[in-house]
Amino acid sequence: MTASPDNGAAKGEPIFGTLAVVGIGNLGSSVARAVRKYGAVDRVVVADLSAEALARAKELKLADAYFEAPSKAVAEADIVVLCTPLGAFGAIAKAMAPHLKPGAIVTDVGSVKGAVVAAAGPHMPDTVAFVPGHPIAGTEKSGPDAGSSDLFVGRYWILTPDETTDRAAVARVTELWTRCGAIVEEMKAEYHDKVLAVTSHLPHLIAYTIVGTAFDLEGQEQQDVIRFSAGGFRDFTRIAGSSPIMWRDIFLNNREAVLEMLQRFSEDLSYLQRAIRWGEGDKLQDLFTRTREVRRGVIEAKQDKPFPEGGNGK
Ligand SMILES: NC(=O)C1=CN([C@@H]2O[C@H](COP(=O)(O)OP(=O)(O)OC[C@H]3O[C@@H](n4cnc5c(N)ncnc54)[C@H](O)[C@@H]3O)[C@@H](O)[C@H]2O)C=CC1
Ligand SMILES: O=C(O)C(=O)Cc1ccc(O)cc1
Repeated sequence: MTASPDNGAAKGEPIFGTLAVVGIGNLGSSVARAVRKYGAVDRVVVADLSAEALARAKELKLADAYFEAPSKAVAEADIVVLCTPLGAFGAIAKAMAPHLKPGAIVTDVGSVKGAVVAAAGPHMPDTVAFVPGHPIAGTEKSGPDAGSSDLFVGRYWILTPDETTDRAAVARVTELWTRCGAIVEEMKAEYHDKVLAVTSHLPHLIAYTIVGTAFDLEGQEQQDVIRFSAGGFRDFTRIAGSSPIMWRDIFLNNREAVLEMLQRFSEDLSYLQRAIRWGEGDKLQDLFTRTREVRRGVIEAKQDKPFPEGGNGK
């Protein structure tokens, strides 16, 4: 079964009164669309510092109220979802902290978790629960038009509470994202950042590098790379078309884990480089046979857990 945009919006009692989205881009608008479609909240309010994003969100009727300042939006919220690039989290948490309602929950969708806890955590008042999170779902696109109400259907949504996190708040956030179709799992922030460094961050770095290398070719060669781009290179250009700001922030905020995986990767690349240089076909074939098995495993896992077309589900 593949989820379609109008599959039965499974409703139940709303889980929260007012939900505030801070940052109404791809992920923020997906959250706004999903919680409405699945009847998970009574009301959605949004904040975004971009007048253009706010105007577009209004045209798309994504929310019930629109604000430039996060402090205004969060004042009425029972749950706040931070959906901006990671670099803004600390300043937003600081600015909104005095305006949060006692008993409110703050969560996020940021692609790195350790740095988010470090940047936002210290600003959270004692009367508020902070539950860091990350949906493993998205696309290379940005802005309010890019979102989808079914982005999270059949996809993992990782929460990284620590021993100080209010368990009742974790349970309510779990219920919220489960209602939107996600499969919620918990893990330690450090472990999340290591796993995502290899499954998401390193692949993006490789794509940015390959497309950059092609772009640096001279004249006719560069034009032909674009003209004849097929298969592998074309797939890399999709990933390398992802938001420059978002990905700058991911690499700056997951520095240690990415550098560790990059070190391993460059050793493995040197091994392949030597095998090609010395004509060691058996080494190449052995590796490619093992990686084909990995691909089969990924496809089987995908069949267990259907997800919508597009993004990293491809
Ligand atoms: N795009 C993706 O596939 C995925 C992204 N994420 C995470 O989601 C977050 C958002 O990513 P996207 O939605 O793709 O980005 P986006 O670029 O589509 O949207 C970000 C929005 O945040 C707004 N913004 C920036 N700074 C702000 C500030 N200080 N105050 C208020 N609004 C501000 C921007 O104006 C923009 O509307 C990032 O932290 C990213 O790591 C997580 C999973 C998937
Ligand atoms: O578009 C793709 O292939 C992605 O990988 C989307 C994506 C980007 C960042 C995340 O933290 C999660 C998913």
